[in-house]
Amino acid sequence: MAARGWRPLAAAIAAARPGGGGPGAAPAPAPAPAAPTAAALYVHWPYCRKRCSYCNFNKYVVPAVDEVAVRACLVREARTLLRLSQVQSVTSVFFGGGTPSLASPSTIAAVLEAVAGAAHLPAGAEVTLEANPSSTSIQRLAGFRAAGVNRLSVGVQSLDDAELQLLGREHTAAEARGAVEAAWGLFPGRTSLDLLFGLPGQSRDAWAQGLEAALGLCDDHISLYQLTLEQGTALAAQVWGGALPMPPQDLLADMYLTARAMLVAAGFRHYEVSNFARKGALSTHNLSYWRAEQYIGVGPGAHGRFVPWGEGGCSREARVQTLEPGAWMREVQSQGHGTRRRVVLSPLEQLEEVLALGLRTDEGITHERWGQFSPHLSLQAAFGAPGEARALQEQGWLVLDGGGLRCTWEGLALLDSLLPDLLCQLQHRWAPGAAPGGGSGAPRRSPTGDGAAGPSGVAEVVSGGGGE
Ligand SMILES: C[S@@+](CC[C@H](N)C(=O)[O-])C[C@H]1O[C@@H](n2cnc3c(N)ncnc32)[C@H](O)[C@@H]1O
Ligand SMILES: C[S@@+](CC[C@H](N)C(=O)[O-])C[C@H]1O[C@@H](n2cnc3c(N)ncnc32)[C@H](O)[C@@H]1O
Ligand code: SF4
Repeated sequence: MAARGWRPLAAAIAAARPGGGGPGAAPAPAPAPAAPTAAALYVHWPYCRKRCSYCNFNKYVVPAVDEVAVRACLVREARTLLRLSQVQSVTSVFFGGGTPSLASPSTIAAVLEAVAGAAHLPAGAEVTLEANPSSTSIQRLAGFRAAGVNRLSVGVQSLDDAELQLLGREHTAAEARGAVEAAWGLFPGRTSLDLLFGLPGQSRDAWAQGLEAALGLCDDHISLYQLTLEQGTALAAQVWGGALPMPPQDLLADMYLTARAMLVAAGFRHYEVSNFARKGALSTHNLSYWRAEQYIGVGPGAHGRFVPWGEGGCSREARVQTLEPGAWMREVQSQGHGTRRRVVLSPLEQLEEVLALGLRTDEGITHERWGQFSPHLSLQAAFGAPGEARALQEQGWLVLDGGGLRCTWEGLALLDSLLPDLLCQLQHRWAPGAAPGGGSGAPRRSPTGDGAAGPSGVAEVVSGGGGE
């Protein structure tokens, strides 16, 4: 199953769209926009000390970071985007990267103060910071806690030194253990571990032993990501050049199913394809993505989804900030924000996101949430009549009932191969008679694969604009 890191949309959306065209095909009017209220807020710290062999996230290794200037730009952009969105309450904040644990606690504090000054930031709101084991001294972590961070996501990746070396990580297994223990002491019940599986040459037993070791350390949240080979990375070059073997698909599926069985036996809830939580320690920030709530993206390359009420907008937009930190800073300094791309999402595109993201969770999509995005076509009308979705229900992979639409336990492991059919059916119900084809073809029933993708082919309306 797709167990990759964060991505705005599943590839299946683009793959399954007949003729590539949602925009213009939808006959129904856009749903009436709701009043501006709440949003999650993501902050991207784009710098790392070293480039890991597998990573193609938006990160930069530079000799020196002008932290005073970056801080000022993050603060300014957060204020601008909060004003443009007219968001009154920020439900969670997530500092991701890159390596945000390399930022000073004073930078984190300054951003949080700016957010709290521009909107209501409730006292108990989840504030996560991603930390690499090589920048997690107790002193630093205590500084982050004093700044307002109350959840730590530690990038452990592996507890095997040879694997860590292959991944090009800066830390050893012993350092990762030390980092988790330090995190545990300061963020009890709110420390999460990221682990990678499906590494070149990794056996099922080696993976299971690594996970067992991680469980001994783990607090109440764990994320498992299947390693994706990314174009332009050193690891992909080695594998594609024949120097390293990747595990076959059936072994990857076995690793995933083994891991979830171990975690569930240890008392974890499998609440999202890649995420497991105990004692209710679900990540509210990440849940807001999967529930298709509003979120604001601050910092180089950050993504957002919100209605820009403050600029007179009344439709949900997908936004991406300028990737390169130097260019982003110049834009923030001159116009208050570095938004590079703004796309108004059509009603169908919004529903595709609701479907593809919502089905990643064990709660699925409630009738109420669907209705907020689709007042005219109910879940029942879209997926209850004979068709692909009904067939998936009969096969035991999908449930549509009084609660809404969700995957069964078996279906969650197969989501990537179910989605193309569901998206295709949604498109046909939305616009009966729209051009057929372009869908998934024969469904793949593989419990591995990758749902990662960039934003789908949505219509670009304008770049930049909306400054201070
Ligand atoms: C892969 S997820 C890991 C989450 C972690 N397992 C947890 O439970 O908190 C986090 C990464 O996704 C990316 N990310 C998350 N939200 C983003 C957004 N709004 N815009 C851009 N990147 C984002 C960032 O690279 C971030 O480091
Ligand atoms: C972009 S990193 C940022 C956090 C931090 N710098 C770190 O490395 O731990 C967020 C998570 O994305 C996941 N990730 C990055 N590249 C990946 C890849 N090629 N395949 C699968 N997961 C990946 C890793 O598990 C990592 O913990
Ligand atoms: S530390 Fe994290 S963001 Fe930086 S290169 Fe490694 S995986 Fe990518």
